[in-house]
Amino acid sequence: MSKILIKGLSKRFIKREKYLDALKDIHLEIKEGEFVCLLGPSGCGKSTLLRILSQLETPTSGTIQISQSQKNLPLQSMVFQEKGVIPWLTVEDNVAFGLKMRHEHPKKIKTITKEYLYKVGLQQYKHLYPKELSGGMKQRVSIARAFANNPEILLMDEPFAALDEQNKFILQEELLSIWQETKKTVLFITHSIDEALLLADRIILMSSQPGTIVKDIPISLPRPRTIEDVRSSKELTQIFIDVWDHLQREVKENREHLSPENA
Ligand SMILES: Nc1ncnc2c1ncn2[C@@H]1O[C@H](COP(=O)(O)OP(=O)(O)OP(=O)(O)O)[C@@H](O)[C@H]1O
Repeated sequence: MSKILIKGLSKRFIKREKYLDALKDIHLEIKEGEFVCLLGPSGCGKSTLLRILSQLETPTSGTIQISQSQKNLPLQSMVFQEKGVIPWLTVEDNVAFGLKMRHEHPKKIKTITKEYLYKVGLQQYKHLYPKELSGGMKQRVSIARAFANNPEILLMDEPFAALDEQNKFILQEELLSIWQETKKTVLFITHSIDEALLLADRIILMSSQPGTIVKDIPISLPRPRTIEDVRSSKELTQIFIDVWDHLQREVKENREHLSPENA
């Protein structure tokens, strides 16, 4: 069953009195419970696509459909690279935020908040404020809040990009473990091929501007996966090389296109 259905989606911005085609004719179907990573060169429209799905932006043409399983659930929750936590709320109140906004019963809010604080290992820090937390802890709060909100789909825009390698691995594993328990549909933007290989059921590879989908790559490595599994798989090594080649080519072509002779 398709959870997200995108048909013929294009987005045109007007930038300094010129048209900028950010996305062109995107067709994408994502099934219930799938973990899909969007990978593409900088500026290819990945964030724009997520912003359209989260209704922060409207498409110029085409349609999107997110199938609603329960009437009272939010359609989506977003997790950003940074600034995803509310600075004047404690860790606990940040996690509970979406549930409170929906006026859920206080007992239910308490139970769910406790459950997700536990899942991300922040129970003993629940009374702290974001300024007292490390970058990794802040991202844990964002992830806990997004899942606690129980949205139909989760949209993640490079949530681990600002973290050091070690923290990144730990959070990737935590995210996978929560996702495997909840089986939420996730659309996740990353610049890291390794991250996409570790997390995704499918990698959607995009071209440079205007962003189009050039490849839909299934990742069949069994779960649970570790970064060691990713590194030692011949099949994934080949996918890594193919994706890397594509990204290098796109960046090079884009640079030539933007060179002074072509300006
Ligand atoms: N509100 C806007 N007005 C005008 N142009 C915009 C707007 N939002 C995005 N753009 C342009 O659309 C293009 C796609 O931007 P977007 O942020 O979606 O790319 P991206 O693939 O997420 O980039 P990155 O990987 O660098 O984060 C860029 O050229 C950007 O400058």
